[in-house]
Amino acid sequence: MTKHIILGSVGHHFQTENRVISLFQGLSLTVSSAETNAIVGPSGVGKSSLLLILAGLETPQSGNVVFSDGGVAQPLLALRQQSGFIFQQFHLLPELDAINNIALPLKLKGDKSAMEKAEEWLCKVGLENRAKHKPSQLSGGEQQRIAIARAFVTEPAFVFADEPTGNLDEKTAKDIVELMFECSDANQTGLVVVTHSKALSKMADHCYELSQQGLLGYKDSSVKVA
Ligand SMILES: Nc1ncnc2c1ncn2[C@@H]1O[C@H](COP(=O)(O)OP(=O)(O)OP(=O)(O)O)[C@@H](O)[C@H]1O
Repeated sequence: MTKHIILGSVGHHFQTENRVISLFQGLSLTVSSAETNAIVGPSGVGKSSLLLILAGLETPQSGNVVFSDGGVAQPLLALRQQSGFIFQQFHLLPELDAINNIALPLKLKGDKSAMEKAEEWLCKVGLENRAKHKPSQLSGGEQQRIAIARAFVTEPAFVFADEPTGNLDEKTAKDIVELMFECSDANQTGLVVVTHSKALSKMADHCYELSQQGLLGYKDSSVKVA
């Protein structure tokens, strides 16, 4: 069943000691677990904050966030339990080897087949011979492959990626992007990627540009400009 995250007229700002940082107002957006989405825009405009709001990890100051499963609203906790994450800095646990980094989210859910599933994913990302290697023994691209496997191993409804190629050279970045989109397609997982990469944004079903004027969807018309 297709799942949706629906942002309705969302506004967000940060209050620091001496100033208010306004990010967006009246932003509406729907993303589907059957599609891939890219969010682009200048540095500091609020893309990562928007990603956290979409993932139900940050509460906006105004508007509403709904997670819908087949048209029925679910608690945001359910969204968090069905989400995977990929970060620019990989964020693997340094003391765990590759296979245990992948298995971790399954073990935390009490999955008895965690190691078998992790092994399958290690193969899917092409690192079957690196199971016992710790992150420090892997290149940036290899670490990101492990992070992709860790994000998808739980078969989540959505994977959220924040600048997943920001720390990689051009060739490695291209391979990582292709792998991420292949995994999303093969597992029917919705993908939401924040990126500065034009090549990556072109691969997504929908691309949204966040600016101080609001959010502009430029591959479809489902987005309202704030
Ligand atoms: N917890 C916070 N407290 C105060 N200000 C914050 C907080 N998180 C983010 N900001 C500020 O909000 C603004 C938007 O940050 P955000 O990381 O969402 O932007 P971004 O578009 O993802 O930027 P970049 O492309 O550089 O990663 C920035 O000015 C940032 O300093």
